[in-house]
Amino acid sequence: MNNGKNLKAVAYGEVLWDVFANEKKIGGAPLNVALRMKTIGCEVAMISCVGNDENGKAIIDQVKSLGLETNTIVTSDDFPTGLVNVTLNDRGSATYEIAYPAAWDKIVSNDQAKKKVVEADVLIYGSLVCRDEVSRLALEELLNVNVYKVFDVNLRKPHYSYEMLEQLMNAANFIKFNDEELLEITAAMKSPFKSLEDNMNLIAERTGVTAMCVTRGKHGALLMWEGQLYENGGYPIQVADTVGAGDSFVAALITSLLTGKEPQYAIDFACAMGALVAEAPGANPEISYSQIEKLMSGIKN
Ligand SMILES: OC[C@H]1O[C@](O)(CO)[C@@H](O)[C@@H]1O
Repeated sequence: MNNGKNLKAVAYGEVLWDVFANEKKIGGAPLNVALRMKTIGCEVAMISCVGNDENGKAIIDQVKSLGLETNTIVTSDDFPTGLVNVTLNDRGSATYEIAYPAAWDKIVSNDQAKKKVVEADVLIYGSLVCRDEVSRLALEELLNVNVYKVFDVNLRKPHYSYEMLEQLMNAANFIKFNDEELLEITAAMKSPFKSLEDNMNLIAERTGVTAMCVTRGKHGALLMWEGQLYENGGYPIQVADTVGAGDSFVAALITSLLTGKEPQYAIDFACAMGALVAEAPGANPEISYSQIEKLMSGIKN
């Protein structure tokens, strides 16, 4: 797949092991976004921190072998590599128990990381990494760089506050929510509105960010882009688990939009990517371009 046309991306935040009932898989929302952008043809660097332990070495090895730049993933002697217990319900919907403190809570920005962001076309960050002041302050510094910024909301209870979310939204050029996240955040803003569209407009008014998308599970997604609203109604699939589906969705969407694809194509492509990830176990299954095309054109396997 080469939709990315060498778009240069940097993802900032958690890298960790998702521990499922019978296996563990690499994860962390920003890492999942980064890995998917890489498979779509972008040049991607990850800024994070792992522990000086077997789990940390295994993450670096795997991430490197998948083609990401790992020079900006530093190693901590004081904190362990991140671990998350993932529990799936009978519909494949995940709950996360996220160990604290982890090495990725203690990311310190350095010159190398800053240089990467300065040279990048896009910086992707989420909210979970801001649960600890150390990683939050390092992100704040990087958000001062003049680069296109994508905030992938990713609410993971109890690791966020509305005050923090507001700051992260205000700093962004583009925001990605799922429907529950949008309604939770706008309820906290005392929104009088019920529909996703009205609440997207409210976010735009309050934050000044006019580019955003909202995923709706099996009902696809909405995209607000350059003053217009685009919609995809979802693709019929059997969910294995929803872990990382939103992360791959945002990777596909942002790559398409920033390389000049039509917004309708971008949201269709992203919904197909998200659906295919939900259909396979874990956050980072291999997805081919022909699988996406088939789904987009309604051809059954
Ligand atoms: O980042 C927090 C959690 O969210 C996920 O990225 C899924 O979106 C998991 O891989 C990770 O454990």
